[in-house]
Amino acid sequence: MYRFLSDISFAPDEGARSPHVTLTYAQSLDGKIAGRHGKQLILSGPQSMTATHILRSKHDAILVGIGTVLNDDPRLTVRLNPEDLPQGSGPVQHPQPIILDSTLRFPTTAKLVLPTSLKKPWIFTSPIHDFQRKRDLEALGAKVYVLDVDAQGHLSLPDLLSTLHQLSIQSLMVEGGAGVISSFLKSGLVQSFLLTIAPVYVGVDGINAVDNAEAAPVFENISYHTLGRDVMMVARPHYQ
Ligand SMILES: NC(=O)C1=CN([C@@H]2O[C@H](COP(=O)(O)OP(=O)(O)OC[C@H]3O[C@@H](n4cnc5c(N)ncnc54)[C@H](OP(=O)(O)O)[C@@H]3O)[C@@H](O)[C@H]2O)C=CC1
Ligand SMILES: Nc1nc(O)c(N)c(N[C@@H]2O[C@H](COP(=O)(O)O)[C@@H](O)[C@H]2O)n1
Repeated sequence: MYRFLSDISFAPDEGARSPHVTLTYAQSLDGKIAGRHGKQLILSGPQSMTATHILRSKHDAILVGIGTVLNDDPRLTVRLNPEDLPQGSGPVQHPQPIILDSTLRFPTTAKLVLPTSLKKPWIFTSPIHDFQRKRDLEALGAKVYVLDVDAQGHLSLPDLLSTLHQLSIQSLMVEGGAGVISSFLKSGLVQSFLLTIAPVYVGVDGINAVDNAEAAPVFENISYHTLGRDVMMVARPHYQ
């Protein structure tokens, strides 16, 4: 069922000075990724959730925005049954968690910085951040990196990718949430797009995956894969 994931290369282009970027998330039929006020929803069924964890295992790093950390308190680890591990993949590799957080709102109580967390996060922030929070997070094992901000006041994604390249990250899986999905979709920096579509309606109060689609790409090399009750769309974004 998951063989199509092995056919995708998540390696960077030859000579590239940034990692391969994969954007992947789960949405409802009405394009929502969460419920009212951002309520976390398990949209993916068991099979597509397994596909998501296989994808996590195939990437060096996994990225979410601070909104997702504050809302979901995610672990961002790989959790797979042994029979679902890709053949010949060896022991599970957990991706390096990466967070975009321009002022350091990251809570010192988050699961990602618990003593038991498998890989402590790398948190990317702006020059204007909470310096005491930086010291507190570093004491818990997190690494904090400073990036410039772009014209919208967001952390610069090209600078992020070039820093990740210097840190030997070759593949980056971007999971969300809405703000981060929108930024990456418009950035022209995504090479692989894998969208889980769950057969449910969330309703108008839910959180849209994308704020506006004006600068969104068109898609090429599209395929659809049935995973239990869900469909996973796999495509390559093309920016005109
Ligand atoms: N269904 C799914 O697959 C998924 C659903 N979700 C859901 O998404 C929701 C969270 O979405 P949202 O609140 O938008 O939060 P995000 O996780 O997208 O974080 C957005 C925040 O990240 C910071 N940020 C820094 N740099 C950038 C940048 N370049 N582009 C975008 N953001 C940047 C900003 O905060 P600051 O200015 O403070 O830096 C921004 O407000 C939750 O409800 C969660 O459950 C999340 C992941 C997957
Ligand atoms: N693939 C997918 N399907 C859903 O239905 C989801 N709600 C998500 N959410 C993402 O997974 C994170 C939680 O990860 P952990 O289980 O804690 O490792 C959550 O924060 C979203 O990024 N994904």
